[in-house]
Order: sequence, then structure tokens, then C-alpha cells
Amino acid sequence: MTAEIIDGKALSFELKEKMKQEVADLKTVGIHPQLTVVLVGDHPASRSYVNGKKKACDETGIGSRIIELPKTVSESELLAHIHTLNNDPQVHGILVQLPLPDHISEQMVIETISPEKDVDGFHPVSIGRMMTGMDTFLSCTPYGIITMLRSKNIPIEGKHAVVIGRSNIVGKPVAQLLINEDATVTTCHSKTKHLHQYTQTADILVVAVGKAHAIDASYIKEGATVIDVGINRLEDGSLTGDVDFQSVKEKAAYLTPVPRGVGPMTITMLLKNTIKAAKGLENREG
Ligand SMILES: Nc1nc2c(c(=O)[nH]1)N[C@@H](CN(C=O)c1ccc(C(=O)N[C@@H](CCC(=O)O)C(=O)O)cc1)CN2
Repeated sequence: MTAEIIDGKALSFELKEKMKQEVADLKTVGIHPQLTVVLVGDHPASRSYVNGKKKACDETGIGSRIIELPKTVSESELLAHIHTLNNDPQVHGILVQLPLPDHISEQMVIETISPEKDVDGFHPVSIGRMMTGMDTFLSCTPYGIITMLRSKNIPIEGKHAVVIGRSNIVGKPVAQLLINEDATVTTCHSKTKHLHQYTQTADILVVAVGKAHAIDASYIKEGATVIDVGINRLEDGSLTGDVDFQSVKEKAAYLTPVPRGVGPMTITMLLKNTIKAAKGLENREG
């Protein structure tokens, strides 16, 4: 079997075309969606992701602004910026690019963003709403993964989904979203013993281990759907995933590549959340 590749870049393009029209329609009724991204420090990867977010906003007509703060900024100064953005009615979505320097509590920052503007879906209110199946902002990477599965009509209900990784940003929320879609979900992590035993029974395998090529064909059930969330920079500067693409593609039915897989979808779902935030705020004011 050779896997069908789920092209996140192409799907993102399609979704952005639809959003372009949605944004244009919103503007005709006086709603101008606006995202503000806060970048602390000058980590090259973070800067490149933030630039990617701005470019995607430009492509769809969403207004965007980047607030750049030095890596020495104090936590209280950063929180003061967030309070200002929370109170600015022209700002619909607020995102603080992670990771943050060690002297700043990421949790404190996340909890300071108003849940109504939490387009990253990281606030405990957003997480709680997601866990109880309520309408909310879904974390962008997990939301992108579910959207990729839906785009290929890959059945989720009643299937065994295995998630490798338990981070707050990817592993835990994607496991919950799969439960919400009626999958039977197993979460594995660095302390899991006999990992093969779990992965070999997975109809859907989500890999977020943070180690290049950690998962090869021996972990895969024939015909499985494999979602690679890894972003690993190799010494030659190229980018690769957590999945050994060449071997797994001969065994899986569907496979996401790196690059052009989950990464672009993360940014695209952020745009969706920003539009949702803009509509939500206007609805409340009306
Ligand atoms: N506040 C947040 N911080 C971080 C998030 C997040 O969702 N919110 N996620 C990651 C980084 N990230 C978005 O911020 C992100 C990572 C990767 C990509 C992407 O499109 N990757 C491309 C390759 C890009 C390259 O060449 O480097 C791909 O996979 O094709 C987009 C966004 C951590 N921080």
C-alpha cells in the first residue's frame, strides 16, 4: 500500500480562499477582523512563524499587528500589554507567540488573555469548553488535524486513535477532540512502556514526540492514518517530521508530510478563530 498524502498547504489554500470571501462579507457590515500577535525576543523560528501569521492575515484581508518586545521584558510589562489589548475593541484576537523566556510564566500570560479573544485556544476557559463539547476556540494545531481528517472523510467514530505526546498545546487537546468525535483514544508519552503494542493497533496515529524520524513503519498498522506533528530542523537546515516518511508511506493509507502538512494548517485555523472572534464580539455588542 502507498499512502495518500494529505497536503496541508493545499488544504490551507482552499480554506483561505473561502475565508477571503467571508472577511470581505464581514467588512460590508462594518466588521473588520483584527489579530494582534505579541512576539517576545528574537528567536528565528518564532519570528518566522509570526511573519507567517501576518502573511496569512494579509492574504485573507484580516487586519494584523505585531507587537515586538525585547527578551528582557518583565512579566508585568507583558501582562500590561495584554490588558491593553483585552480592552481595545478593535482587537478581536490576541496571540502571544510561544515559547517565552524562562522568567515569564506562560500560564500566567495565557490566563491573562481574555477568553473572548483567545484565538490560540489555550486559555483554561477555552480548554474547559472544548472538554465539555461546547462551542469555543479550538487550539489551532489540534483543530487543523481534525480538519485534515475531515477533508479526506477519514472515519473517526468508533476508531482507535493513538496520540503520542501529552503537551498542553497538541497531545492533550487533540486527544480530547478525537474523543469528542467518538474515537476510542489512547494517549502515549515518554514513560509509556511497549509503545509498539499501542501504535500497532491504531487506526489513527498522531505523532508529537519531538524527535526526528522516531516512528518508522514497524509502529504502524497496515492502512492506518498517520498525522505527523513534528517539526525538526536537521543539521543541513532541512525540516523533517517525527515520522520516518519513506517507510511509513508504504504501509499507511493516509500520511501528512513535513513540511506542508500540519504546520500550515496551524496558521490557517488561527485565521478561522480570528474571524470567529470578530463575529462573536460584534454579536455581543449588537
Ligand atoms: N502561541 C503559539 N505559539 C506556538 C504555536 C501556536 O499554535 N501558538 N505553535 C508552534 C509554532 N507555530 C505556530 O505558532 C507554527 C509552526 C509551524 C508552522 C509551519 O507552517 N511550518 C511549516 C514549515 C515552516 C518552516 O520552514 O520553518 C510546515 O510545517 O510546512 C506554522 C506555525 C509553537 N508556538
